[in-house]
This record gives sequence, C-alpha cells and structure tokens, in this order.
Amino acid sequence: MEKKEEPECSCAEVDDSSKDEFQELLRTLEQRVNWDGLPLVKYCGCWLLVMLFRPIIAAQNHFKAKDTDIILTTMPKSGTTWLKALTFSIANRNVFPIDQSPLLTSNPHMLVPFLELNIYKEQDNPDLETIPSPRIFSTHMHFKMLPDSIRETDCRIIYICRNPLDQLVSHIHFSSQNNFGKDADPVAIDEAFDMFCQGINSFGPFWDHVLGYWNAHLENPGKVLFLKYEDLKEDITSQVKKIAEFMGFPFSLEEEEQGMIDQISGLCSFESLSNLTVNKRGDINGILKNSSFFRKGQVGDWTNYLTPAMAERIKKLMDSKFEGSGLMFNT
Ligand SMILES: Nc1ncnc2c1ncn2[C@@H]1O[C@H](COP(=O)(O)OS(=O)(=O)O)[C@@H](OP(=O)(O)O)[C@H]1O
Repeated sequence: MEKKEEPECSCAEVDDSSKDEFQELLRTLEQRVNWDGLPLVKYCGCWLLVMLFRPIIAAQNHFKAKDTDIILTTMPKSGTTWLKALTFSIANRNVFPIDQSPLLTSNPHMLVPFLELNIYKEQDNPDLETIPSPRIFSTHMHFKMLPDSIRETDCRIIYICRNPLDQLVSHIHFSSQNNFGKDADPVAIDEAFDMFCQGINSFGPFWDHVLGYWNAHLENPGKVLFLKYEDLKEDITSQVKKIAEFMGFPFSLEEEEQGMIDQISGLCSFESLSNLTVNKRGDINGILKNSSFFRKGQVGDWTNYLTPAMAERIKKLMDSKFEGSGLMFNT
C-alpha cells in the first residue's frame, strides 16, 4: 500500500469510532519499532506509541476541557510523577491534611489520570463531570496535538521538561524495569541514543515537543507554565510557590508561616514518595510497576551511562534545534 502524505496536523479530523477505518489509517502511516521493542507510528510529525494512537485521537475528538481544568503536559520521564504529586497536593491542601493525603496510599498516577487512557469519553466516564474543580489531567501529547478544547478554553497547562540526556537514560531504565523488551545494556543504549537523536522515540522528537510548549509559553505565559526538572531540584520552594500561583491557588502568608510549602515539598519529594509501601510494591493495571516511576531522581545521572561524545552530539543538536528560541538545557 502507498504511504499517504503525512497529515499537516489534521488530527482532529480522524474518525476514531470505526475500528476498521482506524486500522486502515494506521497501515498507511510510517511505523518503526522503538528501541525498547514497542511499536511506534509517525503522525503529524510526532512518534506515538501505536497502543496509544487510537486513544489519543479519541481524546482529541471527545475531551471537553473546562476553564478550571489544569493539564499537566510532559515527555515521558521528565518529572510527570513529581508534578502530579505537587499539583494534587497544592489543589487539595484544604481537603486533606498532609498526614492524611491520598498520596500516602495511592501512586500519583492513580490520582491524576492520563488523557490517553480512555478517561475522556463522558459516556464511558459519567463521573468525569462530577470531579470537583480543579480537575487535573496529564498527557504526553505534543502541544499541536492537544484537543482543541484545551487550547480554546481558559484551562491552564503546566509543562515540565528535563535535560534530554537524563530523560533518555531514565526512559531506558523504565523500559527495562517493566520488561518492555531490551535491558539497559550498552548495546541497547547505543541504539536508543541514536534513535533519540533522529527524533524516533516515544512522543519524540524531543526538540519539537519541548519547543512546542516553549513557544506556547512565550506566546501566552498565563496559559502555559514552562518548568524544568532541574529547577525544581535546585529550589523546590520557589517552584512550588510559582506552580500554586499559576494554578490560581497561591499560598497565603499564614500558610507560608505555618510551613505549608515545606510540608507539600517534603511529602512529594523523591525520598518520601519512593519509600511508601504503595510505591514500592504496587502496580498500574498489572503492567507498570509503581516502583519503576522512582529510580534515582537525580540530575546528571546520564554521566554514568553516556559518553562525552554522545553528550557533544546532543549539545550540537540542541544548538541547532533551539537556535534563536532562547531555550537551552545544561548538560
Ligand atoms: N518526587 C520526585 N522527585 C524527583 N524525581 C522524581 C520524583 N518522582 C519520580 N521522579 C523521577 O522522575 C523520573 C520519572 O519520570 P516521570 O515521572 O515523568 O515518568 S512517567 O512519564 O510518568 O512515566 C525518574 O527519574 P530517574 O530516577 O532519573 O529515572 C524518577 O526517579
């Protein structure tokens, strides 16, 4: 079968209701196997996991954002779990005292659902309407692929990204911990690194993902907050304050004096969450181990796995891809 011209982000026009038509569309698009063994499909210039392709299109077609929603957007392995814990805690600090937080017994991914996981169809999820505001959802979609209602309503988007070298190393380990396929051995790392540089990885290309949200943030900073994992690591207090203000839930002076920011930061820290029984032993739908979301939580761990030559290649790529954008990551 002939390959179709790649759609110019006409994603919302695809009908997700007929399985056969959808399979037909899938067959016309470029596909690759990711370095971890999972099939990828290229759509609107983005490499998506085949297993999430139809749910993503359905989310685009059906998800109705509300003005009060908060949408967390990330590339995988960039701080999603941390951001979920923080935003959930900020929004619910007057509902649950810190020592009774649902985070103590539930993995953050159970408290803040992914749009990609079939939670967007009201007929399938009548409770979606009744979730108290603010509803918090997350997605790995590129900015240009987001459901129109997210861009068109007053809902707010919080994006977090991470140095590409650490993001890649984190992803390689995540895949091997969940037995997706290949171990994080040197061969797999070489292959993963090369595919990453070509932009072929889940939700890649990295550069396009980050630039999409960076430009959206520059255009409308009140709509899109742009965060870096490394900045949260460096100064969590100021970042938590910034996130709370952006969400429309600023800390009062009284809360600050009572140490509320420190309490939330402490509860959501890597050390705290990774030591909870639920995150040591549980799993998500029997597929993903909760423990695989908490590995080291460090900046610069890539130096233990990637060579200086690899870092140089990424640096050159960043120089050319981000040129003139004002965006940069320290390696
Ligand atoms: N609370 C907290 N604080 C700091 N760092 C944390 C935290 N929770 C998770 N992590 C680290 O984030 C990496 C996982 O990324 P994501 O949460 O984006 O993964 S996922 O996309 O949701 O699968 C992964 O990074 P690496 O340790 O480098 O692999 C996790 O350890």
